[in-house]
Amino acid sequence: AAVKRVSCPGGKHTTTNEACCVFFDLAEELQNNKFDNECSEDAHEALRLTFHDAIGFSKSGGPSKGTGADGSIMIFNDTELQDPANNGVDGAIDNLKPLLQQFKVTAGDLIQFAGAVAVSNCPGAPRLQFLAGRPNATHPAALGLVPKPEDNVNKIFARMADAGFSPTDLVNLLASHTVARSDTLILNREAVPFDSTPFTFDSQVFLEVLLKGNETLPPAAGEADAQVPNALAAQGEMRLQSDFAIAHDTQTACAWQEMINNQQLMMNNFKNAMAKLAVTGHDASKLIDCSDAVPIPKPPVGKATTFPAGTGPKLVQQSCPKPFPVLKTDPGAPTTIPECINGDTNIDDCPS
Ligand code: HEM
Ligand SMILES: [Ca+2]
Ligand SMILES: [Mn+2]
Repeated sequence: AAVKRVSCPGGKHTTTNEACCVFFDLAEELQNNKFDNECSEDAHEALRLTFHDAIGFSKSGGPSKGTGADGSIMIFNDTELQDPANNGVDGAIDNLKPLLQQFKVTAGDLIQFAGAVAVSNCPGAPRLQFLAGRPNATHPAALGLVPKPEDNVNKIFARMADAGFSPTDLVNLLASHTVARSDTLILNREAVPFDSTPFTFDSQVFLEVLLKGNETLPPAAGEADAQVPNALAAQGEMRLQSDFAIAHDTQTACAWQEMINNQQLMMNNFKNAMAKLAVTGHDASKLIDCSDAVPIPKPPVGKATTFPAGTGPKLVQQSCPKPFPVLKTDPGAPTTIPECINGDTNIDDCPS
């Protein structure tokens, strides 16, 4: 049977529930004025914020420790940003919080919706589900609930389990690190990428985290040594200690390896895991499906996963006992990882 549709004010959109109309307008504002319709720095940071809000939830500690994807990190930012694990999320909050004055949406809905719109700009990303209707948080999440890269991997798994996520769920969520760069961990540097294609939602990150290196980048003042030697450090890449540990743990090594050169699997896994993350602390059956307000993502670039120039199969540190995928190596000398979407290698020259 056909679902009854309603027309939104202005007549540009029809949708299944009038409560969804505001999200079409919000998507337009986010795309035009926050993300520039691109897999931009602000888009990356909006995607990260979905996790840092949602993970403020504890089955063992109860609701007083946090109510999940509830906007608490935006409403009570003065408190939650005291957690060093939230270093760097201030940018996304400053960027997005003014939208609460402009659109009748809750902070929890804004954060999860912005993340879905943001990642749609990254070629190869799945179209994420978006359900609307999260009530506003009434109190901040407890400090200490957000995993840090220097945490022991078992501590990370335990924290994720306490929020409802399996080790495999975590691997699936970490597909996000394919469009990720650190602004806080490395001395005097911003936008240090976790893979060679930080503007593309591809599986390079799952390969590159496995490549043995002997160079690390110096940690920023006051930061723990949160990275391990990286084969592409000379090109400016880093790998988080946590990503490295998760890539090699017996519980997760095969889920990690399986993602390599498997765009469709990565998209499906990420979509399902994000659907779960986005409703942390909520009864999804009480929310309204407004997924049709999420833009259709840019298609994958269609390039197979490859060993970046200067690397190759000999550098693979393999922990999954299954055969490693056979991949080509990019020809030529090692190349610099672009700092801008247009391919420019100097962040100061990025068009904005
Ligand atoms: C064990 C769990 C995780 C740890 C320890 C971790 C740690 C980090 C760290 C340290 C950064 C760099 C921040 C900076 O210096 O600017 C980062 C970036 C990022 N993380 Fe995670 N992360 C985890 C899980 C996740 C999950 C589940 C998501 C899913 C949404 C996510 C999405 C991102 C994104 C998109 C960025 C890039 C932000 C940017 O480029 O500005 N992370 N993560
Ligand atoms: Ca990538
Ligand atoms: Mn950043």
